[in-house]
Amino acid sequence: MTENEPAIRVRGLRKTYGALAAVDGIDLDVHRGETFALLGPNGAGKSTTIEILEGYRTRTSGEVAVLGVDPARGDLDWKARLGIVLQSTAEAAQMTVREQLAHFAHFYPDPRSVDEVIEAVGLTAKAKTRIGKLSGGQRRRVDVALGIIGRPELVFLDEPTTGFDPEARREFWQLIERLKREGTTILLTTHYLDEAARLGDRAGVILGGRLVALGAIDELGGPQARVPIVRWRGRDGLVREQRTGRPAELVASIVAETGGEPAELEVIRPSLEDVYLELVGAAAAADGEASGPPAASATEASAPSGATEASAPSDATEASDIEGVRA
Ligand SMILES: Nc1ncnc2c1ncn2[C@@H]1O[C@H](COP(=O)(O)OP(=O)(O)OP(=O)(O)O)[C@@H](O)[C@H]1O
Repeated sequence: MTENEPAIRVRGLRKTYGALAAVDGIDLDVHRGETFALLGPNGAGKSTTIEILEGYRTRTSGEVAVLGVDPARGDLDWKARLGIVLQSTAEAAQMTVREQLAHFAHFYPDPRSVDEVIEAVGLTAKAKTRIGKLSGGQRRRVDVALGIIGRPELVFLDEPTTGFDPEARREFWQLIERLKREGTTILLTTHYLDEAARLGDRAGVILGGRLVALGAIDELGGPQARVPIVRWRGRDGLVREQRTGRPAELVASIVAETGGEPAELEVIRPSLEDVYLELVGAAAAADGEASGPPAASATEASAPSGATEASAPSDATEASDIEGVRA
C-alpha cells in the first residue's frame, strides 16, 4: 500500500444473517495515523464490521482493504501488523500476566518490551499474578496489553474500557494517546461518548447496519447540533431555555431585562453525547414514521452511504430557533 492509501478502505460492505442485514452497505475510509470512533447502539453492527475488518468474519458482499490487504485473504505477516482487542477474550487463567505477554511477544517480529507494556496498562504490581486471579477490569487490561505487544500499525479496540474503574480509564486514555503520538492508526468502538470525544479524531455513527453520520468529532451532527443553549430562571420563577449562536448577546439582553444577575444561568455547549443521542433519537423517530432506511436525513452530516463529511460550522449557528419554558 502507498503512504496516501487509507489504513482501512471499505466500500459497499454488507453482512447478512438470514433475513437480517447486520451491516447494510457501509462506505468508510480510516486514514493512517488517525483514531476513528465507531459509535452506535447495541446491535447496530459495529462488532460485525470490526470483525470483518480483522478477518474474523466473512462478508456477504462489498470491498474491504485493511493495510492494503483483503482481510479474507490476510496471512500471518498481515496479522502481525494488527493489534486486536476483542469484546471478550479467553486468556490462559493459569499463566501469569508476564508469562502470557512474553508468550505472545514471541509471535511478532518486533514486539514491544513486555515490562513496558505491563507498566503502560498499569499492571506492574500484578505482573506475577495468575490471570485467573485478576479482577474483570484487570483482565481487560491484559487484553489491551496483548493487543499492543506486537507494536501494531493498526489497533482495533472493541469496547476496550468496559469494566474499568474511572482511574483505569484515564490511564488507558493516556496509553492510547501515546500510541497516537507514535503514529498508530486506531479503530475504536465504545459506548462511552466522553471516551470517543477525548480520543477520536473522527467518528461514525452506525444505526441498523448503516452509517448515518460521519465527521470530525467536534463537527458530527452538523453545525445546528452544536448551537449552545442558554438556560436561566426568569423573574416569574420559570426556567427558560434558548438555543443561540450568540450566547453572550442573549445573556446581555437577559441581564438588561431582569436588571441583575439571572438566577441559575447556564450556557451549555452540546457534548458529543448530546449530539449522538439527538442523532439516534431522530433516526428512531424517522424509522418509526417510514419503514425505509433509518434517518438518512438526521443531520447535515448524515451519510447513509458514501458518507459525506460534516461541514464546518457556518452562519447557521446563529439560529435561535428553540425556546422552551418550564417550571
Ligand atoms: N452470528 C450471528 N448470527 C446471527 N445474528 C448475528 C450474529 N452476530 C451478530 N448478529 C446480529 O447482527 C446485529 C449486529 O450485531 P453486532 O454485534 O455487530 O452489534 P454491535 O453494534 O457490535 O452491538 P453491541 O454494542 O451490543 O456490541 C445484531 O442484530 C445481532 O443480533
